[in-house]
Amino acid sequence: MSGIDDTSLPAIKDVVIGETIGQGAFACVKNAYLKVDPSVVIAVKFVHIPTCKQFGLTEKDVVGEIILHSKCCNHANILRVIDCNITRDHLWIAMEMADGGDLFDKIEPDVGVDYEVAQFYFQQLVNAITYLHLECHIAHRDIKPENILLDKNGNLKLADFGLASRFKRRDGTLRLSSDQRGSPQYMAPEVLMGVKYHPEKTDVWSVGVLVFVLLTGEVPWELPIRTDENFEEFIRNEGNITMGRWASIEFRHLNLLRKILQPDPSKRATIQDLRKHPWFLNQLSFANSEGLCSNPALLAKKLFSNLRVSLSDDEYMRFTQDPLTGTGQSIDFRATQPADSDYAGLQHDTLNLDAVGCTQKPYTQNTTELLRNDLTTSQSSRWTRFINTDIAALQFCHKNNPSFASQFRFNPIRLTKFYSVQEMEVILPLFEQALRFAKINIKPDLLSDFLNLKSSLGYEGVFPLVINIRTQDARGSKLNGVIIIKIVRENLKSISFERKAGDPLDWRRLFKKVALFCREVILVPD
Ligand SMILES: Nc1ncnc2c1ncn2[C@@H]1O[C@H](COP(=O)(O)OP(=O)(O)OP(=O)(O)O)[C@@H](O)[C@H]1O
Repeated sequence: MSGIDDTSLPAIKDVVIGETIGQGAFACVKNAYLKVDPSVVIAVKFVHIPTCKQFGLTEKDVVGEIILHSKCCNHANILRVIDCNITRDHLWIAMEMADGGDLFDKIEPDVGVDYEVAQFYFQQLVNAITYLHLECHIAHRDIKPENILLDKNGNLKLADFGLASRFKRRDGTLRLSSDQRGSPQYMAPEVLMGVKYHPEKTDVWSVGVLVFVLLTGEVPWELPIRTDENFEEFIRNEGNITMGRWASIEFRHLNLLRKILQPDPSKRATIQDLRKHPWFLNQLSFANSEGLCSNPALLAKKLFSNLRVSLSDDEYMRFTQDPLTGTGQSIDFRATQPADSDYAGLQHDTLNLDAVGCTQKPYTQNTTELLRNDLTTSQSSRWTRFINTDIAALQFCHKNNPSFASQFRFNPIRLTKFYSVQEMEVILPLFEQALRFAKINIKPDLLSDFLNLKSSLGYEGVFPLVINIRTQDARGSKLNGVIIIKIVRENLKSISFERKAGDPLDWRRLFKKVALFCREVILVPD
């Protein structure tokens, strides 16, 4: 969110606003609690209306989304809206807190999640959509991992009703849609055909794409049109495809995807059909009869077990040596040369001192205690023990790490993060090389910018530091975010990659590549 600082946010009666837990293009999200009962923690989203207007959205659009959302959130798998109000510059929305963070953050690119986890989220999503379609007569129209949050037990919470629409009138007649809004990779083919379509049927299609993403860690195609070669191949083979992106999907799972990813909406499975499919009916060991998680530790273990960042020599060689040219000058991250608009610049985070990622500490109750009491051990081993409690750090070495298993629980911690005890003079030039290698322009020089800031603000005063990233992914779509560097304690720094816009899988791919390039400065748990 641009152009505002925390001091301009409206006060909310009886609510104490806390730290930033997330940021979108038009809004920031803060945690908060009730004055009368501090144990009641909620999330408050502050939508900045002037920014929305700059992007062509009217106040009516913004308010309409919340009205619709609040009318259909009486379901365990839909994020609950508690209250909302509008001030001159902001719309604030108090919501239930999704303590488990974002689903997209937990999908390993090109690997996906454990198939039982995929099945669990499929079942919960089908339950949420059944309620939306059959009881509320509302189609969501933007189902994708970025719009799915998790609660503290790992249950799915469908969010973001910005494109939702009522598809049934009071008299029972159906209302068709004709606009082409949505996320191209998750859109049904009929949306792009310029014809009127049934929005509830497009939700079912998006569920199919989402299941594919959960199972494989990549999207099946960029656009569901015949000029997209992956989509064309899928259509040519009438869905009987076992090559390329489809190769890792087991036969029994393909059956479900074929029923859903049926280009002809009249032949596509309906939500009622999905409820009869074995994928929906199969009772999972970590779910109760209502489909809610009954064993969060087991679900978290399954979900986190696929997340890993390899810093091995093999991976490093694969990354730095282009097999085609042997020049070591190319990576597969993006297909195009940097555009003038792409850049990575460094700045002191003056507006947003508690920005997300900066405040995210390892998720443990007793780390401070641990540090205070442990003065006998060397500083570096204290730091390694400290980060041993953070699942984000453990993804670098979890195979042989016994404490990894004990950290399996849902929390909102960003998983695109690492720690370092190196000096900034060592970290920044490496970052610069890594970002250049990923074909992202650096403007201006990161280290000299840091040194200038340091001479005016002093070393301590420089942090949190933010490196803005504005680039494109392999398909030429925008990919924006920030790298936030913060001193956690003494010389221990957390370096967190926060996506603001673009494909979350590509954001994690970028994170992994920068991490690999900077592997010598990353502090890895014991
Ligand atoms: N109720 C909530 N509980 C916990 N975290 C939340 C909640 N709502 C949002 N967040 C966090 O805030 C981030 C930004 O939320 P927001 O709804 O503004 O994002 P977005 O949908 O990515 O933005 P955009 O509107 O630009 O698409 C989310 O990715 C999530 O991490």
